[in-house]
Amino acid sequence: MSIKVKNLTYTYSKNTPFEKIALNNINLEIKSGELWLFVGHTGSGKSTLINTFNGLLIPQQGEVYIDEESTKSKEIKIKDIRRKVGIIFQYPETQFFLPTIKEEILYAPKNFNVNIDKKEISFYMQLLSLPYEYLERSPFNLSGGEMRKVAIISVLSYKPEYIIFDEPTVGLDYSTRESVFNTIKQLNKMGKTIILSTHWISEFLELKPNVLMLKDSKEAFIGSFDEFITLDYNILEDSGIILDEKLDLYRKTIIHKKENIKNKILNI
Ligand SMILES: Nc1ncnc2c1ncn2[C@@H]1O[C@H](COP(=O)(O)OP(=O)(O)OP(=O)(O)O)[C@@H](O)[C@H]1O
Repeated sequence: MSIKVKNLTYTYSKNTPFEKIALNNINLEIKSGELWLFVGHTGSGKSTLINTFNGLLIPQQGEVYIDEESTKSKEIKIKDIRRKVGIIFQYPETQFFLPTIKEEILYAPKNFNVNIDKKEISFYMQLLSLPYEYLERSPFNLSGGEMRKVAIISVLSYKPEYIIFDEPTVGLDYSTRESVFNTIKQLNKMGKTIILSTHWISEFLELKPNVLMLKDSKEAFIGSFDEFITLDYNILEDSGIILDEKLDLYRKTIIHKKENIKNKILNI
């Protein structure tokens, strides 16, 4: 089970004066159970790539395979891809349209024919620290952070195999951000495949995620977290990540360890 990207190129407004290559020959494989961080400056192509994973965008060149089936295949139903690949878009709360939180949460499972029981809803609400009593409330009368949490639950509720978070913490305060990141970590520990586009990567170093860095629509780096974090400072700056104290200390420790090993080898 995997998402495979082969020689993917995506161009907006192709053959018009506004033509823009947003992805240029991307290759990638995301295996079941993995955690991936997508980093890169604004406009580098992260959202475009994410939107090809559930058939929202179909590549003009190259392929995206979801569990070995190309999103271009005539046999594949877009609804089946959407069921498998759940995306939490930026500002997902703008898509609310039902009168109660309960109805918002149950809408997608009904649409995709997925069963969800009270216990599971309660589990997700607890995970995101939302009181169960909120279910009967209107989603429009919540704080911005609470709305974001409801929007996240309304994707988790249909149990997609792959869960993609496209900058899920934009505009949130520190404590809501922590709550969202803890939920993401918990879901990955439970075996869920997670792809997360974010600038806040220090939160995830314990989980040893994989990192894809995009720059000017191209892959600038693909590899392990430790390889990524030991790249030169100017490359890290180019990736748009927030290099906080914790992350910088971790970086220095890894570099120090690598140098020690090199010295030991030289002394043999
Ligand atoms: N609908 C569109 N039509 C034309 N160009 C677009 C469209 N959407 C995105 N682009 C352009 O494609 C490039 C990649 O955009 P994309 O949104 O994928 O980047 P991003 O890395 O996700 O940025 P951000 O972090 O700001 O969301 C940018 O130059 C952007 O202006």
